[in-house]
Amino acid sequence: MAQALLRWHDAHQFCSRSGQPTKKNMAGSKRVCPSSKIIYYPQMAPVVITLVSDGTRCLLARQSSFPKGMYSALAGFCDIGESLEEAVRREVAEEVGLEVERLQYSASQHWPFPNSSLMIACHATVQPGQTEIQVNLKELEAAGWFSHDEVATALRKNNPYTQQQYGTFWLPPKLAIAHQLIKEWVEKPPCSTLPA
Ligand SMILES: NC(=O)c1ccc[n+]([C@@H]2O[C@H](COP(=O)([O-])OP(=O)(O)OC[C@H]3O[C@@H](n4cnc5c(N)ncnc54)[C@H](O)[C@@H]3O)[C@@H](O)[C@H]2O)c1
Repeated sequence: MAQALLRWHDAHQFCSRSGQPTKKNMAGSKRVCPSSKIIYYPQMAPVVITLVSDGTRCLLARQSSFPKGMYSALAGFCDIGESLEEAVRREVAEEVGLEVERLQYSASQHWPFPNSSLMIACHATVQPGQTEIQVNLKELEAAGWFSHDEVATALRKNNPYTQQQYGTFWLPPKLAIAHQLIKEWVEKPPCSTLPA
Protein backbone atom coordinates (compact mmCIF):
# COMPACT_ATOMS: atom_id res chain seq x y z
CA MET A 1 0.00 0.00 0.00
CA ALA A 2 2.77 2.50 0.97
CA GLN A 3 4.78 1.48 -2.10
CA ALA A 4 1.73 1.91 -4.33
CA LEU A 5 1.29 5.45 -2.97
CA LEU A 6 4.99 6.25 -3.46
CA ARG A 7 4.79 4.99 -7.06
CA TRP A 8 1.73 7.17 -7.67
CA HIS A 9 3.59 10.28 -6.35
CA ASP A 10 6.57 9.44 -8.53
CA ALA A 11 4.36 9.19 -11.64
CA HIS A 12 2.45 12.44 -10.96
CA GLN A 13 5.28 14.96 -10.58
CA PHE A 14 3.85 17.32 -13.23
CA CYS A 15 0.48 18.90 -13.92
CA SER A 16 -1.11 17.56 -17.12
CA ARG A 17 -2.66 20.97 -17.90
CA SER A 18 0.11 23.48 -17.03
CA GLY A 19 3.13 21.19 -17.33
CA GLN A 20 4.42 22.70 -14.06
CA PRO A 21 5.73 20.60 -11.12
CA THR A 22 3.02 19.52 -8.65
CA LYS A 23 3.50 19.67 -4.87
CA LYS A 24 2.72 16.88 -2.40
CA ASN A 25 0.68 17.86 0.70
CA MET A 26 2.01 17.11 4.22
CA ALA A 27 -0.04 13.92 4.59
CA GLY A 28 0.99 12.64 1.17
CA SER A 29 -2.67 12.10 0.27
CA LYS A 30 -2.74 14.39 -2.81
CA ARG A 31 -0.67 16.66 -5.09
CA VAL A 32 -1.51 20.23 -6.11
CA CYS A 33 -0.39 22.28 -9.07
CA PRO A 34 0.39 25.81 -7.78
CA SER A 35 -0.16 27.20 -11.28
CA SER A 36 -3.45 25.58 -12.46
CA LYS A 37 -4.68 24.82 -8.88
CA ILE A 38 -5.66 21.33 -10.00
CA ILE A 39 -5.63 18.80 -7.17
CA TYR A 40 -4.51 15.26 -8.05
CA TYR A 41 -5.68 12.38 -5.85
CA PRO A 42 -4.22 8.86 -5.88
CA GLN A 43 -6.36 6.57 -8.02
CA MET A 44 -7.13 2.88 -8.26
CA ALA A 45 -8.37 1.15 -11.42
CA PRO A 46 -11.39 -1.11 -10.85
CA VAL A 47 -10.80 -4.67 -12.04
CA VAL A 48 -13.39 -7.45 -12.06
CA ILE A 49 -12.21 -10.95 -11.29
CA THR A 50 -14.74 -13.68 -11.91
CA LEU A 51 -14.86 -17.36 -11.15
CA VAL A 52 -17.28 -18.89 -13.65
CA SER A 53 -19.03 -22.13 -12.75
CA ASP A 54 -21.46 -24.37 -14.61
CA GLY A 55 -22.77 -25.80 -11.35
CA THR A 56 -20.30 -28.66 -11.02
CA ARG A 57 -17.09 -27.34 -12.60
CA CYS A 58 -15.26 -24.03 -12.55
CA LEU A 59 -13.47 -22.26 -15.35
CA LEU A 60 -9.80 -21.40 -14.91
CA ALA A 61 -7.49 -19.70 -17.37
CA ARG A 62 -3.90 -18.66 -17.83
CA GLN A 63 -2.04 -15.90 -19.64
CA SER A 64 1.34 -16.55 -21.23
CA SER A 65 2.86 -14.14 -18.67
CA PHE A 66 1.74 -16.33 -15.71
CA PRO A 67 4.29 -18.59 -14.01
CA LYS A 68 4.38 -22.06 -15.59
CA GLY A 69 1.35 -24.20 -14.67
CA MET A 70 -0.59 -21.48 -12.82
CA TYR A 71 -4.30 -21.05 -13.64
CA SER A 72 -6.57 -18.36 -12.20
CA ALA A 73 -10.02 -16.80 -12.46
CA LEU A 74 -10.82 -14.40 -15.34
CA ALA A 75 -9.76 -10.80 -14.70
CA GLY A 76 -10.12 -7.54 -16.59
CA PHE A 77 -10.23 -3.76 -16.13
CA CYS A 78 -13.64 -2.07 -16.03
CA ASP A 79 -14.26 0.28 -18.93
CA ILE A 80 -15.37 3.89 -18.39
CA GLY A 81 -19.14 4.07 -17.88
CA GLU A 82 -19.56 0.37 -17.13
CA SER A 83 -21.28 -1.12 -14.10
CA LEU A 84 -19.66 -4.02 -12.28
CA GLU A 85 -22.25 -6.39 -13.76
CA GLU A 86 -21.62 -5.12 -17.30
CA ALA A 87 -17.85 -5.47 -16.88
CA VAL A 88 -18.21 -9.09 -15.69
CA ARG A 89 -20.50 -10.02 -18.59
CA ARG A 90 -18.23 -8.32 -21.16
CA GLU A 91 -14.98 -9.80 -19.82
CA VAL A 92 -16.38 -13.35 -19.66
CA ALA A 93 -17.81 -13.02 -23.19
CA GLU A 94 -14.59 -11.48 -24.57
CA GLU A 95 -12.19 -13.95 -22.98
CA VAL A 96 -14.02 -17.28 -23.31
CA GLY A 97 -17.20 -16.59 -25.30
CA LEU A 98 -19.62 -17.53 -22.51
CA GLU A 99 -22.81 -15.77 -21.49
CA VAL A 100 -23.09 -15.10 -17.74
CA GLU A 101 -26.47 -16.11 -16.41
CA ARG A 102 -26.18 -15.02 -12.77
CA LEU A 103 -23.52 -13.40 -10.63
CA GLN A 104 -22.77 -12.98 -6.97
CA TYR A 105 -20.40 -10.49 -5.37
CA SER A 106 -17.79 -12.10 -3.11
CA ALA A 107 -15.17 -9.63 -1.83
CA SER A 108 -12.67 -6.96 -2.86
CA GLN A 109 -8.95 -6.33 -2.48
CA HIS A 110 -6.45 -3.57 -3.14
CA TRP A 111 -3.84 -4.99 -5.55
CA PRO A 112 -0.66 -2.90 -5.87
CA PHE A 113 0.99 -4.77 -8.81
CA PRO A 114 1.98 -3.19 -11.16
CA ASN A 115 -0.21 -0.16 -10.29
CA SER A 116 -3.06 0.22 -7.81
CA SER A 117 -6.16 -1.77 -8.76
CA LEU A 118 -9.31 -2.42 -6.79
CA MET A 119 -10.02 -6.09 -7.43
CA ILE A 120 -13.77 -6.83 -7.26
CA ALA A 121 -14.31 -10.55 -6.99
CA CYS A 122 -17.48 -12.31 -8.14
CA HIS A 123 -18.83 -15.78 -8.71
CA ALA A 124 -20.74 -16.24 -11.95
CA THR A 125 -22.75 -19.09 -13.37
CA VAL A 126 -23.56 -20.01 -16.93
CA GLN A 127 -26.50 -22.06 -18.06
CA PRO A 128 -25.91 -25.81 -18.04
CA GLY A 129 -25.71 -26.84 -21.69
CA GLN A 130 -24.12 -23.52 -22.69
CA THR A 131 -20.60 -24.30 -21.56
CA GLU A 132 -18.61 -24.58 -24.76
CA ILE A 133 -15.75 -22.13 -24.51
CA GLN A 134 -14.00 -20.17 -27.24
CA VAL A 135 -10.66 -19.07 -25.84
CA ASN A 136 -9.58 -15.61 -26.97
CA LEU A 137 -5.94 -16.35 -27.74
CA LYS A 138 -5.09 -12.65 -27.90
CA GLU A 139 -5.80 -12.42 -24.17
CA LEU A 140 -5.32 -15.95 -22.84
CA GLU A 141 -2.93 -18.78 -23.46
CA ALA A 142 -5.41 -21.45 -22.30
CA ALA A 143 -8.68 -21.90 -20.43
CA GLY A 144 -10.70 -24.90 -19.38
CA TRP A 145 -13.26 -26.42 -17.05
CA PHE A 146 -11.93 -28.07 -13.87
CA SER A 147 -13.85 -30.47 -11.63
CA HIS A 148 -14.44 -29.87 -7.94
CA ASP A 149 -12.02 -32.70 -7.10
CA GLU A 150 -9.26 -31.36 -9.33
CA VAL A 151 -9.51 -27.88 -7.83
CA ALA A 152 -9.81 -29.12 -4.23
CA THR A 153 -6.70 -31.28 -4.71
CA ALA A 154 -4.77 -28.40 -6.29
CA LEU A 155 -5.72 -26.13 -3.37
CA ARG A 156 -4.57 -28.70 -0.81
CA LYS A 157 -1.23 -29.27 -2.51
CA ASN A 158 -0.69 -25.68 -3.59
CA ASN A 159 3.05 -25.21 -3.69
CA PRO A 160 4.24 -23.01 -6.56
CA TYR A 161 7.87 -24.11 -6.23
CA THR A 162 7.38 -27.86 -6.67
CA GLN A 163 4.44 -27.54 -9.05
CA GLN A 164 6.29 -25.20 -11.39
CA GLN A 165 9.16 -27.66 -11.41
CA TYR A 166 6.93 -30.59 -12.39
CA GLY A 167 4.77 -28.46 -14.67
CA THR A 168 1.56 -29.51 -12.88
CA PHE A 169 -1.53 -27.34 -12.55
CA TRP A 170 -1.51 -24.97 -9.54
CA LEU A 171 -3.47 -21.99 -8.25
CA PRO A 172 -2.61 -18.41 -7.18
CA PRO A 173 -1.13 -17.98 -3.68
CA LYS A 174 -3.23 -17.14 -0.61
CA LEU A 175 -2.55 -13.39 -0.72
CA ALA A 176 -4.35 -13.08 -4.08
CA ILE A 177 -8.11 -12.64 -4.05
CA ALA A 178 -8.25 -15.21 -6.88
CA HIS A 179 -7.17 -17.83 -4.33
CA GLN A 180 -9.94 -16.80 -1.91
CA LEU A 181 -12.53 -16.92 -4.70
CA ILE A 182 -11.46 -20.43 -5.73
CA LYS A 183 -11.34 -21.61 -2.08
CA GLU A 184 -14.82 -20.22 -1.50
CA TRP A 185 -16.13 -22.14 -4.51
CA VAL A 186 -14.50 -25.38 -3.32
CA GLU A 187 -15.84 -25.00 0.22
CA LYS A 188 -19.31 -23.76 -0.59
CA PRO A 189 -20.46 -23.36 -4.17
CA PRO A 190 -22.52 -20.11 -4.15
CA CYS A 191 -26.27 -20.54 -3.83
CA SER A 192 -27.78 -17.05 -3.43
CA THR A 193 -27.25 -15.17 -6.68
CA LEU A 194 -28.16 -11.81 -8.17
CA PRO A 195 -29.43 -11.38 -11.72
CA ALA A 196 -26.54 -10.22 -13.94
N1 LIG B 1 -5.20 -10.28 -6.89
C1 LIG B 1 -5.53 -11.20 -7.78
O1 LIG B 1 -5.96 -12.30 -7.43
C2 LIG B 1 -5.39 -10.89 -9.25
C3 LIG B 1 -5.70 -11.90 -10.19
C4 LIG B 1 -5.65 -11.59 -11.55
C5 LIG B 1 -5.28 -10.31 -11.97
N2 LIG B 1 -4.93 -9.39 -11.03
C6 LIG B 1 -4.56 -8.01 -11.45
O2 LIG B 1 -5.68 -7.46 -12.15
C7 LIG B 1 -5.22 -6.55 -13.14
C8 LIG B 1 -5.95 -6.84 -14.45
O3 LIG B 1 -5.71 -8.18 -14.83
P1 LIG B 1 -5.53 -8.52 -16.37
O4 LIG B 1 -5.26 -9.96 -16.43
O5 LIG B 1 -6.62 -7.94 -17.20
O6 LIG B 1 -4.21 -7.64 -16.59
P2 LIG B 1 -3.27 -7.29 -17.76
O7 LIG B 1 -2.14 -6.64 -17.07
O8 LIG B 1 -3.08 -8.47 -18.64
O9 LIG B 1 -4.07 -6.13 -18.54
C9 LIG B 1 -4.83 -6.37 -19.70
C10 LIG B 1 -4.85 -5.12 -20.57
O10 LIG B 1 -5.60 -4.08 -19.93
C11 LIG B 1 -5.09 -2.82 -20.35
N3 LIG B 1 -4.89 -1.97 -19.16
C12 LIG B 1 -3.80 -1.88 -18.37
N4 LIG B 1 -4.03 -0.99 -17.36
C13 LIG B 1 -5.28 -0.54 -17.53
C14 LIG B 1 -6.10 0.38 -16.83
N5 LIG B 1 -5.66 0.99 -15.73
N6 LIG B 1 -7.35 0.57 -17.27
C15 LIG B 1 -7.82 -0.04 -18.37
N7 LIG B 1 -7.09 -0.93 -19.09
C16 LIG B 1 -5.84 -1.16 -18.68
C17 LIG B 1 -3.82 -3.06 -21.12
O11 LIG B 1 -4.11 -2.90 -22.48
C18 LIG B 1 -3.49 -4.50 -20.82
O12 LIG B 1 -2.84 -5.10 -21.90
C19 LIG B 1 -3.70 -6.68 -13.20
O13 LIG B 1 -3.16 -5.57 -12.51
C20 LIG B 1 -3.40 -7.97 -12.44
O14 LIG B 1 -2.16 -7.90 -11.74
C21 LIG B 1 -4.99 -9.64 -9.69
